[in-house]
Amino acid sequence: MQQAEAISVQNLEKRYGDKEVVRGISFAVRPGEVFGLLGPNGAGKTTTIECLVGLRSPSRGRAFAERVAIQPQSASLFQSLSVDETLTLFRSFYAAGAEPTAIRKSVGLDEQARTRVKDLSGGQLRRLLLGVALVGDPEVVILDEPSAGLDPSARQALWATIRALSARGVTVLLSTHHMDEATELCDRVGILVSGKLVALDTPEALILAREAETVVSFDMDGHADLAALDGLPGVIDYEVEVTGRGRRVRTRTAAPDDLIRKITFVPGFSARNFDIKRGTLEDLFLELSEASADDASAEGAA
Ligand SMILES: Nc1ncnc2c1ncn2[C@@H]1O[C@H](COP(=O)(O)OP(=O)(O)OP(=O)(O)O)[C@@H](O)[C@H]1O
Repeated sequence: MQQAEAISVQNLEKRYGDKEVVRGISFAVRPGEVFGLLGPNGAGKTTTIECLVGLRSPSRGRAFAERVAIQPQSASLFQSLSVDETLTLFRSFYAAGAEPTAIRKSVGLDEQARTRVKDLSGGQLRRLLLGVALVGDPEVVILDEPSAGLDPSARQALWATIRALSARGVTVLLSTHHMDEATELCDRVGILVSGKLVALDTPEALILAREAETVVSFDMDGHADLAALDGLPGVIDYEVEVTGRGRRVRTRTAAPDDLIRKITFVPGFSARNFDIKRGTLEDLFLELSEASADDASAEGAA
Protein backbone atom coordinates (compact mmCIF):
# COMPACT_ATOMS: atom_id res chain seq x y z
CA MET A 1 0.00 0.00 0.00
CA GLN A 2 1.30 3.44 -0.87
CA GLN A 3 1.86 5.76 2.05
CA ALA A 4 -0.36 8.78 2.19
CA GLU A 5 2.42 11.13 3.21
CA ALA A 6 6.01 11.21 1.99
CA ILE A 7 6.83 14.23 4.14
CA SER A 8 5.12 15.23 7.33
CA VAL A 9 5.80 18.31 9.44
CA GLN A 10 3.73 18.69 12.60
CA ASN A 11 3.81 21.72 14.88
CA LEU A 12 7.49 22.13 14.14
CA GLU A 13 9.32 24.68 16.27
CA LYS A 14 13.00 25.55 16.20
CA ARG A 15 14.76 27.95 18.53
CA TYR A 16 18.34 29.11 18.47
CA GLY A 17 18.88 30.28 22.05
CA ASP A 18 15.88 32.48 22.77
CA LYS A 19 15.35 33.25 19.08
CA GLU A 20 12.43 31.27 17.67
CA VAL A 21 12.97 30.93 13.91
CA VAL A 22 10.35 28.26 13.12
CA ARG A 23 7.17 28.91 15.03
CA GLY A 24 4.86 25.90 14.95
CA ILE A 25 4.36 24.94 11.32
CA SER A 26 2.47 21.92 9.93
CA PHE A 27 2.17 20.56 6.42
CA ALA A 28 2.26 17.21 4.64
CA VAL A 29 3.46 16.29 1.14
CA ARG A 30 2.06 13.27 -0.68
CA PRO A 31 4.15 10.86 -2.76
CA GLY A 32 5.02 12.23 -6.19
CA GLU A 33 4.06 15.77 -5.27
CA VAL A 34 6.33 18.74 -6.02
CA PHE A 35 6.10 21.04 -3.03
CA GLY A 36 7.64 24.52 -2.92
CA LEU A 37 8.75 26.23 0.25
CA LEU A 38 8.77 29.97 -0.34
CA GLY A 39 9.65 32.84 1.93
CA PRO A 40 11.83 35.90 2.28
CA ASN A 41 15.44 35.69 3.49
CA GLY A 42 15.63 34.39 7.02
CA ALA A 43 12.04 33.06 7.03
CA GLY A 44 13.13 29.62 8.24
CA LYS A 45 13.14 27.56 5.02
CA THR A 46 16.62 26.09 5.41
CA THR A 47 16.02 25.42 9.10
CA THR A 48 12.83 23.51 8.24
CA ILE A 49 14.68 21.53 5.56
CA GLU A 50 17.53 20.75 7.96
CA CYS A 51 15.05 19.45 10.53
CA LEU A 52 13.44 17.28 7.82
CA VAL A 53 16.69 15.61 6.83
CA GLY A 54 17.93 15.23 10.40
CA LEU A 55 20.70 17.82 10.28
CA ARG A 56 19.00 19.68 13.12
CA SER A 57 16.65 18.47 15.80
CA PRO A 58 13.34 20.26 16.36
CA SER A 59 12.89 22.23 19.60
CA ARG A 60 9.28 20.96 19.54
CA GLY A 61 7.04 19.06 17.15
CA ARG A 62 8.03 16.63 14.46
CA ALA A 63 9.53 16.61 10.96
CA PHE A 64 9.64 13.38 8.99
CA ALA A 65 10.52 12.38 5.42
CA GLU A 66 10.57 8.99 3.68
CA ARG A 67 13.88 7.68 2.32
CA VAL A 68 15.26 11.13 1.63
CA ALA A 69 18.21 12.65 -0.20
CA ILE A 70 19.21 16.29 -0.05
CA GLN A 71 21.15 18.22 -2.65
CA PRO A 72 24.33 18.70 -0.62
CA GLN A 73 26.44 21.80 -0.28
CA SER A 74 29.46 22.00 -2.60
CA ALA A 75 31.75 21.67 0.41
CA SER A 76 30.89 17.98 0.66
CA LEU A 77 32.50 17.10 -2.71
CA PHE A 78 36.14 16.21 -3.41
CA GLN A 79 37.60 18.94 -5.61
CA SER A 80 40.02 16.69 -7.53
CA LEU A 81 37.48 14.00 -8.50
CA SER A 82 35.82 14.13 -11.92
CA VAL A 83 32.06 14.28 -12.44
CA ASP A 84 31.90 10.54 -13.16
CA GLU A 85 34.14 9.66 -10.23
CA THR A 86 32.00 11.79 -7.91
CA LEU A 87 28.77 10.15 -9.02
CA THR A 88 30.33 6.67 -8.78
CA LEU A 89 31.63 7.43 -5.29
CA PHE A 90 28.24 8.61 -4.03
CA ARG A 91 26.53 5.66 -5.76
CA SER A 92 28.81 3.31 -3.79
CA PHE A 93 27.30 4.60 -0.52
CA TYR A 94 23.98 2.92 -1.40
CA ALA A 95 23.11 -0.76 -1.67
CA ALA A 96 20.90 0.00 -4.67
CA GLY A 97 20.60 3.02 -6.88
CA ALA A 98 20.78 4.52 -10.34
CA GLU A 99 23.53 4.15 -12.96
CA PRO A 100 25.97 7.06 -12.54
CA THR A 101 26.12 7.55 -16.33
CA ALA A 102 22.32 7.76 -16.55
CA ILE A 103 22.29 10.35 -13.76
CA ARG A 104 25.09 12.31 -15.45
CA LYS A 105 22.98 12.44 -18.59
CA SER A 106 19.77 13.37 -16.77
CA VAL A 107 21.42 16.39 -15.15
CA GLY A 108 23.02 17.47 -18.43
CA LEU A 109 26.70 16.89 -17.66
CA ASP A 110 27.61 14.46 -20.45
CA GLU A 111 30.27 16.80 -21.82
CA GLN A 112 31.80 17.24 -18.37
CA ALA A 113 32.12 13.51 -17.56
CA ARG A 114 35.88 13.84 -16.96
CA THR A 115 35.98 17.42 -15.72
CA ARG A 116 37.22 17.79 -12.16
CA VAL A 117 34.85 19.28 -9.57
CA LYS A 118 37.15 22.27 -9.07
CA ASP A 119 36.96 23.13 -12.78
CA LEU A 120 33.15 23.10 -13.07
CA SER A 121 31.26 26.35 -13.51
CA GLY A 122 28.86 27.38 -10.74
CA GLY A 123 25.83 26.12 -12.65
CA GLN A 124 27.52 22.84 -13.59
CA LEU A 125 28.45 22.30 -9.95
CA ARG A 126 24.83 22.74 -8.90
CA ARG A 127 23.80 20.18 -11.50
CA LEU A 128 26.37 17.74 -10.14
CA LEU A 129 25.03 18.31 -6.62
CA LEU A 130 21.59 17.41 -7.91
CA GLY A 131 23.07 14.29 -9.50
CA VAL A 132 24.63 13.34 -6.16
CA ALA A 133 21.19 13.63 -4.55
CA LEU A 134 19.63 11.41 -7.21
CA VAL A 135 22.22 8.64 -7.52
CA GLY A 136 20.88 6.73 -4.48
CA ASP A 137 17.43 6.56 -6.11
CA PRO A 138 15.62 8.31 -3.22
CA GLU A 139 11.87 8.41 -2.66
CA VAL A 140 12.05 12.01 -1.49
CA VAL A 141 14.41 14.65 -2.83
CA ILE A 142 14.93 17.91 -0.99
CA LEU A 143 16.47 20.78 -2.92
CA ASP A 144 17.46 24.05 -1.25
CA GLU A 145 17.29 26.75 -3.95
CA PRO A 146 18.20 24.35 -6.78
CA SER A 147 17.98 26.96 -9.53
CA ALA A 148 20.20 29.58 -7.86
CA GLY A 149 22.90 30.57 -10.33
CA LEU A 150 21.55 28.52 -13.25
CA ASP A 151 21.26 30.07 -16.71
CA PRO A 152 17.81 29.95 -18.36
CA SER A 153 18.45 26.76 -20.33
CA ALA A 154 19.96 24.98 -17.32
CA ARG A 155 16.91 26.08 -15.33
CA GLN A 156 14.60 24.57 -17.96
CA ALA A 157 16.63 21.35 -17.82
CA LEU A 158 16.34 21.31 -14.02
CA TRP A 159 12.58 21.75 -14.27
CA ALA A 160 12.39 18.85 -16.76
CA THR A 161 14.42 16.67 -14.37
CA ILE A 162 12.13 17.55 -11.47
CA ARG A 163 8.99 16.86 -13.53
CA ALA A 164 10.42 13.49 -14.61
CA LEU A 165 11.14 12.61 -10.98
CA SER A 166 7.61 13.51 -9.97
CA ALA A 167 6.17 11.48 -12.88
CA ARG A 168 8.08 8.46 -11.50
CA GLY A 169 6.47 8.97 -8.11
CA VAL A 170 9.47 10.66 -6.45
CA THR A 171 8.44 13.40 -4.00
CA VAL A 172 10.24 16.71 -4.36
CA LEU A 173 10.44 19.50 -1.81
CA LEU A 174 12.30 22.57 -2.97
CA SER A 175 12.87 26.04 -1.68
CA THR A 176 12.99 28.88 -4.14
CA HIS A 177 12.99 32.65 -4.42
CA HIS A 178 11.62 32.46 -7.97
CA MET A 179 7.85 32.83 -7.99
CA ASP A 180 7.66 31.90 -11.68
CA GLU A 181 9.47 28.68 -10.89
CA ALA A 182 7.07 27.90 -8.06
CA THR A 183 4.06 28.65 -10.27
CA GLU A 184 5.37 26.51 -13.15
CA LEU A 185 6.71 23.59 -11.23
CA CYS A 186 5.02 23.13 -7.88
CA ASP A 187 1.78 21.26 -7.24
CA ARG A 188 1.48 23.15 -3.96
CA VAL A 189 3.44 25.81 -2.18
CA GLY A 190 3.79 26.90 1.41
CA ILE A 191 4.76 30.50 2.10
CA LEU A 192 6.84 30.88 5.22
CA VAL A 193 7.20 34.33 6.76
CA SER A 194 9.04 34.92 10.04
CA GLY A 195 8.84 31.23 10.90
CA LYS A 196 5.08 30.90 10.31
CA LEU A 197 3.26 29.28 7.42
CA VAL A 198 1.06 32.11 6.12
CA ALA A 199 -0.26 30.39 2.96
CA LEU A 200 -0.52 26.78 1.84
CA ASP A 201 -2.26 25.78 -1.39
CA THR A 202 -1.82 25.23 -5.12
CA PRO A 203 -0.28 28.24 -6.90
CA GLU A 204 -3.48 28.50 -8.98
CA ALA A 205 -5.72 28.69 -5.91
CA LEU A 206 -3.48 31.26 -4.24
CA ILE A 207 -3.48 33.40 -7.38
CA LEU A 208 -7.25 33.02 -7.86
CA ALA A 209 -7.86 34.18 -4.32
CA ARG A 210 -6.40 37.52 -5.41
CA GLU A 211 -8.52 37.76 -8.56
CA ALA A 212 -9.69 41.22 -7.56
CA GLU A 213 -6.28 42.41 -8.68
CA THR A 214 -6.74 41.46 -12.35
CA VAL A 215 -6.18 44.49 -14.57
CA VAL A 216 -7.77 44.62 -18.03
CA SER A 217 -6.45 47.39 -20.28
CA PHE A 218 -7.67 48.39 -23.72
CA ASP A 219 -7.74 51.26 -26.21
CA MET A 220 -11.01 53.00 -27.07
CA ASP A 221 -12.13 55.85 -29.31
CA GLY A 222 -11.64 59.38 -27.97
CA HIS A 223 -15.29 60.45 -28.18
CA ALA A 224 -17.07 57.42 -26.66
CA ASP A 225 -18.94 57.92 -23.38
CA LEU A 226 -16.93 56.48 -20.47
CA ALA A 227 -20.00 56.45 -18.23
CA ALA A 228 -20.89 53.09 -19.80
CA LEU A 229 -17.98 51.60 -17.85
CA ASP A 230 -19.66 52.39 -14.54
CA GLY A 231 -22.56 50.16 -15.45
CA LEU A 232 -20.47 47.13 -16.36
CA PRO A 233 -20.49 44.24 -13.90
CA GLY A 234 -17.25 43.42 -12.15
CA VAL A 235 -15.52 46.78 -12.63
CA ILE A 236 -13.91 47.75 -9.33
CA ASP A 237 -12.45 50.98 -10.67
CA TYR A 238 -10.74 52.33 -13.76
CA GLU A 239 -8.35 55.00 -14.94
CA VAL A 240 -8.03 56.63 -18.33
CA GLU A 241 -4.97 57.89 -20.14
CA VAL A 242 -5.28 60.05 -23.25
CA THR A 243 -2.95 58.75 -25.95
CA GLY A 244 -2.21 59.71 -29.56
CA ARG A 245 -4.61 57.01 -30.76
CA GLY A 246 -7.52 57.81 -28.46
CA ARG A 247 -7.70 56.65 -24.87
CA ARG A 248 -6.14 53.78 -22.96
CA VAL A 249 -8.36 52.50 -20.17
CA ARG A 250 -7.13 50.35 -17.27
CA THR A 251 -9.84 48.60 -15.29
CA ARG A 252 -9.49 46.57 -12.14
CA THR A 253 -11.94 43.71 -12.15
CA ALA A 254 -12.89 40.50 -10.38
CA ALA A 255 -14.26 38.94 -13.59
CA PRO A 256 -11.90 39.71 -16.47
CA ASP A 257 -13.40 37.30 -19.02
CA ASP A 258 -16.90 38.60 -18.40
CA LEU A 259 -15.77 42.18 -18.57
CA ILE A 260 -13.99 41.73 -21.89
CA ARG A 261 -17.05 40.10 -23.41
CA LYS A 262 -19.23 43.00 -22.26
CA ILE A 263 -16.82 45.76 -23.31
CA THR A 264 -16.57 44.30 -26.80
CA PHE A 265 -20.28 44.94 -27.31
CA VAL A 266 -20.59 48.48 -25.89
CA PRO A 267 -21.70 50.65 -28.84
CA GLY A 268 -19.16 53.34 -29.78
CA PHE A 269 -16.29 51.97 -27.64
CA SER A 270 -14.47 50.14 -30.46
CA ALA A 271 -12.42 48.55 -27.66
CA ARG A 272 -9.22 46.95 -28.96
CA ASN A 273 -5.64 45.97 -27.99
CA PHE A 274 -6.79 44.13 -24.89
CA ASP A 275 -4.20 43.24 -22.32
CA ILE A 276 -4.87 41.17 -19.18
CA LYS A 277 -2.59 41.21 -16.15
CA ARG A 278 -3.67 38.66 -13.61
CA GLY A 279 -2.43 38.70 -10.08
CA THR A 280 0.71 36.60 -9.71
CA LEU A 281 2.18 34.54 -6.94
CA GLU A 282 4.81 37.27 -6.68
CA ASP A 283 2.14 39.89 -5.85
CA LEU A 284 0.76 37.65 -3.12
CA PHE A 285 4.22 36.85 -1.82
CA LEU A 286 5.15 40.53 -1.55
CA GLU A 287 1.85 41.33 0.17
CA LEU A 288 2.28 38.55 2.73
CA SER A 289 5.94 39.39 3.37
CA GLU A 290 5.16 43.06 3.88
CA ALA A 291 2.13 42.39 6.10
CA SER A 292 4.27 40.21 8.31
CA ALA A 293 7.14 42.72 8.42
CA ASP A 294 4.59 45.30 9.59
CA ASP A 295 3.38 42.89 12.31
CA ALA A 296 6.95 42.27 13.41
CA SER A 297 7.74 45.98 13.70
CA ALA A 298 4.48 46.50 15.59
CA GLU A 299 5.49 43.69 17.98
CA GLY A 300 8.91 45.25 18.34
CA ALA A 301 7.38 48.66 19.13
CA ALA A 302 4.99 47.23 21.75
N1 LIG B 1 22.83 28.21 13.89
C1 LIG B 1 22.10 29.30 14.02
N2 LIG B 1 22.15 30.05 15.13
C2 LIG B 1 21.40 31.15 15.29
N3 LIG B 1 20.54 31.62 14.36
C3 LIG B 1 20.44 30.92 13.21
C4 LIG B 1 21.22 29.73 12.97
N4 LIG B 1 20.91 29.26 11.74
C5 LIG B 1 19.98 30.11 11.24
N5 LIG B 1 19.70 31.10 12.12
C6 LIG B 1 18.70 32.19 11.93
O1 LIG B 1 17.45 31.59 11.70
C7 LIG B 1 16.67 32.36 10.80
C8 LIG B 1 16.16 31.48 9.69
O2 LIG B 1 17.25 31.09 8.87
P1 LIG B 1 17.06 30.12 7.61
O3 LIG B 1 18.42 29.87 7.05
O4 LIG B 1 16.24 28.96 8.00
O5 LIG B 1 16.22 31.06 6.63
P2 LIG B 1 15.86 30.88 5.09
O6 LIG B 1 14.39 31.04 4.99
O7 LIG B 1 16.45 29.62 4.57
O8 LIG B 1 16.58 32.16 4.46
P3 LIG B 1 17.30 32.42 3.03
O9 LIG B 1 16.18 32.64 2.04
O10 LIG B 1 18.02 33.67 3.30
O11 LIG B 1 18.15 31.24 2.72
C9 LIG B 1 17.58 33.50 10.35
O12 LIG B 1 17.22 34.65 11.06
C10 LIG B 1 18.97 33.03 10.71
O13 LIG B 1 19.79 34.12 11.00
